Amino acid sequence: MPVAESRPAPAPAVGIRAQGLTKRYGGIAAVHDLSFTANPGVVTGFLGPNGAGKSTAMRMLLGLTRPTQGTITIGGRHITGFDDPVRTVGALLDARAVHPRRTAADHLLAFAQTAGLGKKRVGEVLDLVGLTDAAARRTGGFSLGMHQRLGIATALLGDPGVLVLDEPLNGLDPGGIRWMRTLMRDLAAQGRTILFSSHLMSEMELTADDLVVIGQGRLLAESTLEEFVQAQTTQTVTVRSPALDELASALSRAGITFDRAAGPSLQVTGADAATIGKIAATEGLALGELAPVRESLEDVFLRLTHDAAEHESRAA
Ligand SMILES: Nc1ncnc2c1ncn2[C@@H]1O[C@H](COP(=O)(O)OP(=O)(O)OP(=O)(O)O)[C@@H](O)[C@H]1O
Repeated sequence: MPVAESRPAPAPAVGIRAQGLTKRYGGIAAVHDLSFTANPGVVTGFLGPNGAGKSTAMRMLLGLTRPTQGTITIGGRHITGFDDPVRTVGALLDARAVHPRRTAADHLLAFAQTAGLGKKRVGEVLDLVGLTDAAARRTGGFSLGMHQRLGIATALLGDPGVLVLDEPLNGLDPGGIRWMRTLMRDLAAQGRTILFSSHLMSEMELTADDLVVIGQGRLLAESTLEEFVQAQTTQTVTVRSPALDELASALSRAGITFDRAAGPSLQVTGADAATIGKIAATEGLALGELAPVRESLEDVFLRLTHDAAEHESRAA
């Protein structure tokens, strides 16, 4: 029988929406008045420093923690409003939270039976995550990377339309990271909603389409990754020229700001590459390099969260 025939029908594409979401533990707000959306068909990266409130928000989405205020819904409905939550949302929260004496196959089978899914699906998801050869092994001997793969297999059992993955790249080797990135992108391309958190900025940059950035439980930014980096970055262009003094004078005459600290180049912040090129051409000056500098997501993220923390401590 073809693989597709034994699968449950995929859930319709639905997004995640948080509105005024707040969770207080005693006097501390782990999440404070947080609103964001994660849309179907794209990978949404959930970014924030340690203790920002990402896991708490994900747990509220999954109905494991009750919000103090506000809502977090899937297609407009709370998780408890679905007859078949396993086919609605799949989650990876703590990959090591499996019984160490159970085999991978038995772990999945127990989960599948509780959810009313057939045995065949267990073989399919083991195959999908590359654990077929380890199916009969006890999970107590698994590496963190294998636990992550098993966690993903569990999340995919019900073929859900929404996947919520907390640090899915933890413990994966470079090959595993690439595999996970491709899997998340493929699942999104099928119209699913993917919300994942990661501390690995370079990976976030390669994997996410959209970003939700939080700090101290509050929303700091929500946009596409491209817009986030562009909006938070001061445009800088590196310029080299055999006639650097003349070029510096020409830029100064045009009222363009630059920094000459870094040796034989200028770091121009007052104009884009096209404008600088035009000035050099008009002056008849040769250019050795004319390169816009793009900040990495890591640079932008660290500055934004640092600024937010400074602001908080000043306000306190
Ligand atoms: N059950 C709880 N009781 C008390 N405080 C909690 C509880 N769960 C979380 N917190 C606090 O809420 C804040 C947010 O924690 P959370 O785990 O959601 O952050 P996070 O962004 O997922 O961090 P990390 O990246 O380190 O996992 C932290 O200050 C944490 O100590």
